[in-house]
Order: sequence, then structure tokens, then C-alpha cells
Amino acid sequence: MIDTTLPLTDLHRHLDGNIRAQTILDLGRQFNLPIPADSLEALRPHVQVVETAPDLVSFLQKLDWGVKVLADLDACRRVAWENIEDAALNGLHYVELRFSPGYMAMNHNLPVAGVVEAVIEGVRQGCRDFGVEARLIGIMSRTFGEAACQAELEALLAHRDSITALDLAGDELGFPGSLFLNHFNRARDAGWHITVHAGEAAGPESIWQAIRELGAERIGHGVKAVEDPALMDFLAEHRIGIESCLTSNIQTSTIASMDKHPLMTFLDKGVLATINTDDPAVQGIDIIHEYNVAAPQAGLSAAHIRTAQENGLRIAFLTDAEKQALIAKVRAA
Ligand SMILES: O=c1[nH]cnc2c1ncn2[C@@H]1O[C@H](CO)[C@@H](O)[C@H]1O
Ligand SMILES: [Zn+2]
Repeated sequence: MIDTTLPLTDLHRHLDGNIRAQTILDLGRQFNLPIPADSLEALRPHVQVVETAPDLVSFLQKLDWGVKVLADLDACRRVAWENIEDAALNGLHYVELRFSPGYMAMNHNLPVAGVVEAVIEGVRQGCRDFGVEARLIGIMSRTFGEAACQAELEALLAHRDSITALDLAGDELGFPGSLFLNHFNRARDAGWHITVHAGEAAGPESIWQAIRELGAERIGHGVKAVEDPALMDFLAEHRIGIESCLTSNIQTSTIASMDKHPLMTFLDKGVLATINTDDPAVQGIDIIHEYNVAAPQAGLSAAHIRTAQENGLRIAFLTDAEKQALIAKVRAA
């Protein structure tokens, strides 16, 4: 039920949560690393969620093998380029790819700013090769604390013109947004957009904090907003976008079953909510599955799904002129 006459977007997609199992095998062999299996079949349960994780932090461990094989900057460039190929294969016209350069760098002590540069180059080359439009969102992985996030921020700022926005991801319960006020002040000074993972593991207060103290214009997940009517009104009135990731929310045990997902409620209340993947390779899904299977399971009608698709362009970190150009490009294709 994707409308092929409209731009198809994915605004919440972790580049480092979307490293192909085949690439993990290839890089493991290339660098002679002790990966846990030597066939795709046997590797899959190590790198992909095969059953619901008990909580967010357990889910996130599944991303670790993908970054353990990033032993040099070429490997980073490769996975960035493959992310654009994957987007093209899924019919995506526009993707905002987010990545945590410190998380990608940490296993092999890569230079963090070098990782940022390699990702920029891989994405740029991919966009040329596959005709996809992309923007990059820098992530600070809160799980590793304020100092590590500071190092990620510096590395991203070294390439500020190629980065569109800043995000905070990882362990929301253990590392609340209040630890990162200075980081986000600097990001806003750099002229970046702001999106924050909030209301996924923690409650609505985490979403209020992201908006009021970190300057979030969009919220990643935001599932718990539905518990706070005043927040729902605020999101709608101030056009704060919600980046919903349906299957992810099941796999992290954020929601108990798809029919309990709040996306339909967001849309009914006029909140600019969208359909996105999160970590497609780790989750074993793609954007087509989220639109065609997960969204109907979450109770969305064809009209809801269309609105969510339109919202993707509405809340994209693009100028109005860039949005118009994207619409025109899709119409002409
Ligand atoms: O669903 C999610 N919620 C919170 N953090 C996430 C999610 N998926 C990935 N990451 C985090 O993002 C960084 C890599 O881009 C890592 O910190 C990873 O743990
Ligand atoms: Zn995410």
C-alpha cells in the first residue's frame, strides 16, 4: 500500500544497524576475525533478532557484530555504500541515515573523524551510483557516557557541512537526556537539526525533556507520548515529527503486540508520525514489510498509511525547495 506516485522516505534508519550478514562474513574473513560462524545460515542468529528481546539494551547487543568487523576505514566506506544500494533496492527515494561514529570506531581504534569522513564518502558515492537522495544524522551513543559522546560530537563537527542533524541513541534509561545539554547546545549552534530517541524505554517525561531542553524537532519512537494527552496536543500543535519504527518496538518489548502500537492514535490526533525501519538488517525487515505487513497489523487503514507516507516528506530535514524537487523527480520517473 505504498503510493508509488509519492516519495518513499525512511527517516529513521541506523546505517550501523543495517550491515548485511554477508558483509559481516566477508569482512570477518578479510581481516581474519573470530566471528561466531562461517556460513550465512549459522551467522544469522548472532546478528539478527530471531526472537523478541526482553528489553532495549538486550536488543542493541545484536548490532555489535556488525561494528566488530569494521577493521579499517574502507570497511566503513563499504557498509555506507551498501546502505544506499539497499535503500535503492527497496524503492526508497530519500533516506536519512544515522550512524554513531564512536560505536563504529571503537573495536579497532579507528580515528572517529576518519569514520565520519568514510561514511560521508560511501554515502555520496552510493547516491551517485543508485540515484537515491540521502542526508546524514550523527548519533551520540549515550550508552558509553558523556565523554565518549563528546568525542563523537567533535568528530561530527569536523565535518559539520555534510551532517544534517544530531541524535542521541542507546540506553535511554541508564543515560537520560539531561546529561547531554551542552552537547545539544553545540549542535544547535552548528545549525544542525535535532532528533532524539525518546519515549522508547523511558516515559513521556523523556520526550518533554528532549523537546524543551535538547531542542528536538523530531522524536525517535516516542511511543510513550500516548500516555500523556497534553504531550500529544503539544506534538500536534508544534508539528514535532514522530519517527515510528513498528517492528523494532515489538522486538525491544517496548510494546506487547502490534495492535497496541500508538501510531494510529498519533495519526488520528494529527501528530506528524511516519513509518520507518530502525535497524533493518538486524531486525530482518525492510521498509516494504513495515508498510505492507506491520502497518496494517498496527490497525492502520489505507488512508492512515498514505498520511504517514506524506508525513515522511513533511518532516524530512530538507528545505521546501528540496522537497518540491523530490516530488517532481518521483512524478517524472
Ligand atoms: O531502537 C533503538 N533505540 C535506541 N538506540 C538504538 C536503536 N537502534 C540502534 N540504536 C543505537 O544507535 C547506535 C548505532 O547507530 C548504537 O548506539 C545503538 O545502540
Ligand atoms: Zn533508532
